[in-house]
Amino acid sequence: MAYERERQLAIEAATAAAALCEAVRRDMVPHAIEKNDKSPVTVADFGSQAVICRALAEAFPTDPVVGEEDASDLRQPAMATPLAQVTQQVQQVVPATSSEQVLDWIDHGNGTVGQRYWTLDPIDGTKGFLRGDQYAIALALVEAGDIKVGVLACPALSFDGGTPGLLFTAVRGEGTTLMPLPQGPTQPLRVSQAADRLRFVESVEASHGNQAQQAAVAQAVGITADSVRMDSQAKYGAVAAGHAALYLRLPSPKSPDYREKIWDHAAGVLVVEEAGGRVTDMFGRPLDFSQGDRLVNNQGVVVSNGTIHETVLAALKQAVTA
Ligand SMILES: Nc1ncnc2c1ncn2[C@@H]1O[C@H](COP(=O)(O)O)[C@@H](OP(=O)(O)O)[C@H]1O
Ligand SMILES: [Mg+2]
Ligand SMILES: [Mg+2]
Ligand SMILES: [Mg+2]
Repeated sequence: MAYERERQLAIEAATAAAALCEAVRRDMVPHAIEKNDKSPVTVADFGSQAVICRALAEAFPTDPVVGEEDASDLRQPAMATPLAQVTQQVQQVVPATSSEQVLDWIDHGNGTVGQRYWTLDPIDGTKGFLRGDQYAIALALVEAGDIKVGVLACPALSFDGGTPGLLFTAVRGEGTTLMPLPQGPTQPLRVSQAADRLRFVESVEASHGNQAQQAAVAQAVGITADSVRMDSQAKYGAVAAGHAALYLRLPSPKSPDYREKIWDHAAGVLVVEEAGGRVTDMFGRPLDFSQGDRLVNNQGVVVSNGTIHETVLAALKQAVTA
C-alpha cells in the first residue's frame, strides 16, 4: 500500500493526541487562553501539537510541519502555569519530557509549505472543545499540492448512538476507512446517495460562515430539513460516512475576504474525496494547497456526496448573483 509508513505514523500520533485532549477535558476543565487574533487556544491544543510534532520529527525529520499553533506565547514568564500543565499532559504520553522539549516540539510545527509537507490542526474546533461539543485532530500529508494522506480523529463523535470516538483515515487512491478510537475494527466508508439522507451540516459558529445563504442554497437543492450544526472537520466525517449529503461554508458577511487555513481542510478533503464525495470552493474550483498556509486561490467551501455537487454549485451561483 502507498504511504504505509506515513499512514501508520499519522494514525498513532493522532490517536495519542486524541487521548491527551480527552484527558484534559475530563481532568481539568480547560479554559481559553487568548491568542493575538483574539481566538482561543488551550493546554490541549498545545499538548496535541507537541505530541504529533514529536512523532513526525522522529519519523520524518526532513518533512516540514505547518501547524496552527506556535510556542512564542507559552515561552513568556507569565505563562509558566499553562506551560507546566501542557508538560504534565505530554508526560502522560512521553514520560520524563521537559518543558523545553515541549516548546521545541510545538515550534517544530512552524514549517512552511513546500513540495512535500504535513499540515496539522492539533484541535480543530477549539470553541467546540471548550463548549463540550465536537472537535477534531486533523493531520494531512501534501505533495506537490496534492493531499496524499489524511487522518481525522474525532474523540466526541458518534453516529447512530454509538460510543463516542471515531478515527477517519484516507490515502489517495485507496479509499477512506473508519475505526473506533482508540482502536477496533476498521470499515471502509462511502458517501450516501440515499434521498432520505439529504441532510446538510454547517458550523456552530455563525461567524464562520453565512448561515442565511447556506440555508437558501440547501433549500434550492431540495434539502428541507434544518441543518445539523457541528464544530470542526467532524463535518467532513459526517459527509464521508453518509450522515449528511452536504457541508456548506460560505464566506461570512462579517469577513468577506477571509481565506481558509490549510489545516482546517486538508485532512477532511481527502477523507471525503476518497469516500466518493467531492470538495470545491464556492465557484467550483478545487482547493489549492500549494500556495502557503491559506487557501488564497479559493473562497468558501462546498463539500458533497458528489451526486448533488453540480446542482449545489448552480444554486450557489444564483444565490450569489441574486
Ligand atoms: N471568519 C472565519 N471564517 C471561516 N473560518 C474561520 C473564521 N474564523 C475562524 N475560522 C476557523 O474556523 C475553525 C473552526 O471551524 P468550525 O466553525 O467548522 O468549527 C477554526 O479552527 P480552530 O478551532 O482550529 O482555530 C478557525 O481556523
Ligand atoms: Mg484556532
Ligand atoms: Mg481549525
Ligand atoms: Mg485549531
